[in-house]
Amino acid sequence: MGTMGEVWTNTGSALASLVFIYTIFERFFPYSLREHFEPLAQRLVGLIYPYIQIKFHEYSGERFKRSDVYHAIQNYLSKDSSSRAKKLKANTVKGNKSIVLSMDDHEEITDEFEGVKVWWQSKKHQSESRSFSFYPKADESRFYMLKFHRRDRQVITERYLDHVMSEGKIIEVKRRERKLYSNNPSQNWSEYKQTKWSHVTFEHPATFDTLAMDYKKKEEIKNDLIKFSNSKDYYKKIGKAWKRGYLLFGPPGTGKSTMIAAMANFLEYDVYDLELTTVKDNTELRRLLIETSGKSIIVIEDIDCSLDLTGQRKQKKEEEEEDEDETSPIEKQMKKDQGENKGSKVTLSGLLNFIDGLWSACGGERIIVFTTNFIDKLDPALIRKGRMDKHIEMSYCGFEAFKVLAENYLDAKEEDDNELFDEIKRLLEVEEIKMTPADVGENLLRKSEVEAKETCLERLIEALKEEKEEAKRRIEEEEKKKKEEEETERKKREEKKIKKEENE
Ligand SMILES: Nc1ncnc2c1ncn2[C@@H]1O[C@H](COP(=O)(O)OP(=O)(O)OP(=O)(O)O)[C@@H](O)[C@H]1O
Ligand SMILES: [Mg+2]
Repeated sequence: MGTMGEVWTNTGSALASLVFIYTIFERFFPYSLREHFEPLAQRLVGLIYPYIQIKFHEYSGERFKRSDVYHAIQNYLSKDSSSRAKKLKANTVKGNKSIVLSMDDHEEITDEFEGVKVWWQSKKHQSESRSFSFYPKADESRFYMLKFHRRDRQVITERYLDHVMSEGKIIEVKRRERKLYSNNPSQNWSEYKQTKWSHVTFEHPATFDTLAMDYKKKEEIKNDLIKFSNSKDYYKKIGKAWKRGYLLFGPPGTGKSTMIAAMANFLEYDVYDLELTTVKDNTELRRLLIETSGKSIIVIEDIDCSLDLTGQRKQKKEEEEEDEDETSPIEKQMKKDQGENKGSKVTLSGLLNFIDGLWSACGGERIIVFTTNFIDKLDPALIRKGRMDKHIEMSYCGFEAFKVLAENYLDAKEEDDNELFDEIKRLLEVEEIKMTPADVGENLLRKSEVEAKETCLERLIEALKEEKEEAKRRIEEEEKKKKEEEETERKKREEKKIKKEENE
């Protein structure tokens, strides 16, 4: 005990002498000499204290903008600090779907990178100024302090900080609330605010697991998406803008829109639903594109109905066919839609420019998706490979797709309901009955909570059989109609011939 007491006494007197020397130094050393002495002193401290410190302030610059670097560090550290730091702080950051836990002021955690140990501290700096400020944060500024050994300087400055930034950004993207945007008509655009797109939170629950389609095809699309989202460097290397075009085509109710939602959920991208009919001209289209952010899917649904994109060529064709009767209700509807779109002057070349012009490269990775019910109606220039990189056909429900729906809707598996499944397989594969996944889903949906799954499956079998009868009837009717048309055509031709002969 005696020795301990001695140590304390010695330390105390050493400290007292240090303070005394410092006071003398302050008082009697001339200012000009002190200026020379201080760097020397710092170098001396550097010799004894081998650590380097870097500060990252929360607010930097003149405009009191929250620093992106600070934000990224906060996200990066929140991953570890929630499990290691003893005092935590809960923040709700705007646009985030969940609470972010970060370490509280004056907490310290350690991190390791390539075998190098670093210390992170969250600190608060209280300014002594008493002046009034509009910005409460100006007086109380927070910062992160990174401490590391000076022998690790190269690792930290060359690699670790980049690693923290990129990891932090990835965590932020994962945490953020995703959005579904739709474009506003241009008369509502304001010069000062960003009003070209309005948004709601994107909450579509569809995923690739719930999407009914061929397993192989599904995996292929998933792999394609993963490859795309990881290929930043590759796209840079080959000198292409980082974007990919998908064309989804197939009859209504086969899951085109559902597929887009599944893609967005899979990649955690935002969705921009572009309504072309409200876009006045090509310039507006470009301005809309510029305001989309990276990590997004830009969707143009029913591209064949949106605009008369085939332009001149189509008009000529129509003139040729002018005197032909248009009996198909779809064509009539399309004409009507196009008639309504006279106000929009977006042209095919404008849209092509939108997809792969110079502007399309700004702002990070993007996926462009077109959907259509009639692929033959689109201009080949619009859908050629390279522009629309991948064409995906969404077709009628096959047995594979049915199994996914049965499991999702009823928790029914092939092993449990062997006979019913066999019958459905026969109807879909042997009899080749065509039914959309939307209709299959509708039949499988439990009508009451207590309805047994067998009842639902039997209902589907009935519906499939009915569909078969219906299809047969449709074919017969079509044939009858065709014959009638041929007959009237023949009669017309004969009448013309007779008239001609009479005239002669
Ligand atoms: N392949 C599928 N997997 C799972 N559900 C599907 C599938 N296809 C359709 N559905 C269901 O049917 C409904 C309609 O599908 P969806 O809107 O995706 O069809 P669509 O192909 O976009 O049709 P449209 O051409 O009319 O826009 C959805 O609510 C979805 O639940
Ligand atoms: Mg759709």
